[in-house]
Formats: sequence, structure tokens, C-alpha cells
Amino acid sequence: MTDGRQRNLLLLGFGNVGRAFARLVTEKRDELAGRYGVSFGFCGIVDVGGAVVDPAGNLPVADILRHVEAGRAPEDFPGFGRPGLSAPEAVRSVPADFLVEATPTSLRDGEPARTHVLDGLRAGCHVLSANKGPFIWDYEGIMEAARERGRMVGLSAATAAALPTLDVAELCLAGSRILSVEGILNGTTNYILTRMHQTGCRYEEGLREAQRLGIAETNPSLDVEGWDTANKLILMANRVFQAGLTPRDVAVEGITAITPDRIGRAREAGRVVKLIGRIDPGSDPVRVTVGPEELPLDHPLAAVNGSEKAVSFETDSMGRITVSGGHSSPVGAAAALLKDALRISLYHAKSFSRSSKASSSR
Ligand SMILES: NC(=O)C1=CN([C@@H]2O[C@H](COP(=O)(O)OP(=O)(O)OC[C@H]3O[C@@H](n4cnc5c(N)ncnc54)[C@H](OP(=O)(O)O)[C@@H]3O)[C@@H](O)[C@H]2O)C=CC1
Ligand SMILES: N[C@@H](CC=O)C(=O)O
Repeated sequence: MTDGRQRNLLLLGFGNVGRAFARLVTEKRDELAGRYGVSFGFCGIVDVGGAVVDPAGNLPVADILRHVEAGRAPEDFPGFGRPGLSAPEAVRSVPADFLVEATPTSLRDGEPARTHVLDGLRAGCHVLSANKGPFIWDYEGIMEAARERGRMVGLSAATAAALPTLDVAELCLAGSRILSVEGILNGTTNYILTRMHQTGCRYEEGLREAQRLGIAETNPSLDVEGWDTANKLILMANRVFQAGLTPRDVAVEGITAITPDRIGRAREAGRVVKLIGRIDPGSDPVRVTVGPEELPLDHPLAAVNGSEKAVSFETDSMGRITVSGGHSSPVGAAAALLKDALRISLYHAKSFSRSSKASSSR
């Protein structure tokens, strides 16, 4: 049961994922209201140059998307544009039910998104993040801030997005002991390796195609050097196994040294090269590794191709559970943000009574 009020979203980052999220929520607005009794509106959208703001949560998103897709900046949108309003200023001054973090992931220190997230929690927002940066560096600090204020943090979009990973580990495998996790968790590198395998092209060519699809990171070295995979595993290890890991604790090798020759030799031997991430929850401390591996063709991850991903859990009482699909895409990331927004709205409805002062009934 919800209280019938609209949930207002403050979106930070209006790139591939931010725009896909704004479009998805807007297109599904009536369907969501009908199916779940939950209605979402946008009270702010922020990028580097400024913002569009409507504290009542009724931003005309379809018009703003058309404006931006015509090559104009959101902050120049008539009536709602706020040139120069920064993300920290928006978080402090625009009341919202949800802060949605979709700015680029920083491997260096998670900033400025870490500050956005902490300030959002302090302002009473639930947080939905596609950005991994804050959580690889300060997972426990952020969760502590959320617990203190009774707020929730949705990380589906940051942990392989359309491919369910945390949901499987936390819900579907509840009561089982997870003995190991392995997966293909980065669509960009899987796309590149698949193209190299199929056409013999070099990795740079596959990367350009992945960038055209909008799935590569803003800084694509995060993908090809293995860090995007590692970051997803760090988040999973911290949430599911309370591992307390940061990027300093993991061993990471990417695919930049993989040549068409190496792919060809693997193919001739009946094997396929994949970028595999692993969590060993039984080691102390929990061990996370990422690196290219040659898999035999009957391995459960060998047939995961293109921008699709997969995660495989070995458990004590449910055997091996492998989930595959959920290809990387901005829409998939948007759908994962929406999934968390719905879940929090439905299962934590009482938490909105204090934070939705600015929300309007519809
Ligand atoms: N692309 C994908 O398929 C997926 C991406 N993700 C994650 O989602 C996040 C966004 O990715 P994506 O949309 O592809 O990236 P983009 O580079 O397409 O978009 C990033 C957006 O953030 C804005 N931005 C950058 N810095 C700031 C800031 N300090 N304050 C406000 N806005 C800022 C940029 O503005 P400007 O354009 O003006 O620079 C741009 O609008 C990343 O953290 C990524 O890891 C997660 C799942 C899938
Ligand atoms: N760059 C990532 C997308 C976000 O997580 C990928 O290629 O999977």
C-alpha cells in the first residue's frame, strides 16, 4: 500500500543512462500508476552546466528530452532552466523522495558522487545509483548514513543493471550458503571479445562499436582494464558478504593485451576467451579477482555473447544457479533504477511520510 502521493525524483547526470531513465519513467507513468498505484515525477534534472527544476515534481520531461536531443542544454529549457545550479546545490535545495545518481563513475575516489549520495541521504532522500564510485570507496559509511536516517539505497543499476545479481544472491538464494560467484559482468568487454572472436577485429574496433551503443563507461578504460567488472564485484561482495572491500583489495587484469592472434589460437583449441570476475567468499579476507580466461565451449559462461552478461553462484544447498542475459544498455540500467524505485516505494511506503512534503497528489 502507498499513500497515493507522487514520488519525486531528483536526477543527477543526463547522459545515456539519465536520459533513458527519464524517458522510461515518463513513458511508463500511467502503466505504473495502474499496476502498482505508484506515480513518479521529476523535480530536478542536473548535468554539468546546470539544471531544470520544478519543486512540485511536474517537470515536462518529454519536452526536455526533445530539447536536449536537439543539441541544447537542459539548463536553457524555458521556464524551468537553472543555469549554473550544481548537483550539490540541487541536492541541498530541491526536496525529493529519491536521489538518482547517474553521473560518471570515478575510480579515483568516488567523488563528487559520494558527496551527492551522502548529502541526499542527509536531506531525507532514498538513493538509487547507477554510479559505482561512491560505493566502492565508502560502502559502509554510506550505508551507516542511510540506516541512521531510515533511508534505502538501491544498487541494482550499479551491479550489472538488467542482469539481476544482488536480487538473486539476497532473495533467491536466501538460506543457502554461497560458496563462489563467477560472472561476465561487463557488456562492453564481452561485446568486444565476441566481435574479436567472430570477425578477428582488434579490440579498439569493438570498443568503438560499444561506445556507439552507449554502454561503455564515460572513461572506457574502466571497461577494458577490468575495473567496471571489479567494481560490480566489490559492491556485491560488500553487500552480500559484508566484505568491506575497496579497489585497493582486488586483483584486476583487463583485455587490453588480448590480440586477435590469442583469440584465434583459443578458437582453434575449441575454447573462447572471456573476461571473468570471481568472488571467493570463503577466503579471509573475501577475495575478488578479474581477468581474461579461456573457457571450454561447454562452460556455462562460454555461450554468453555480445553485450549480454551472466552470473553463476555455487551454493551449498541449491547447487549451481546461473543467470544470463540482461545485456548492458542505458535502457537496462534505467529499468534497474526503476525496479529499485518501485520496490522501495511499495515495501517501504511508510518511509515517505516525512520526506515527501513537496510531493503533489495527482
Ligand atoms: N551506460 C550504461 O549502459 C551504464 C552506465 N552505468 C553507470 O551510469 C553512470 C552514467 O553513465 P552514462 O549515462 O553512460 O554516462 P554519460 O557520460 O553518458 O553521462 C554522464 C552524465 O553525467 C553528467 N555529469 C558529469 N559530471 C557531473 C556532475 N559533477 N554533476 C552533474 N552531472 C554531471 C554529464 O554531463 P555532461 O554531458 O554535461 O558532461 C552527463 O550528462 C556511470 O556511473 C556508469 O558507470 C551503469 C549501468 C549501465
Ligand atoms: N560499461 C558497463 C555498463 C555499466 O555498468 C558495461 O559495459 O557493462
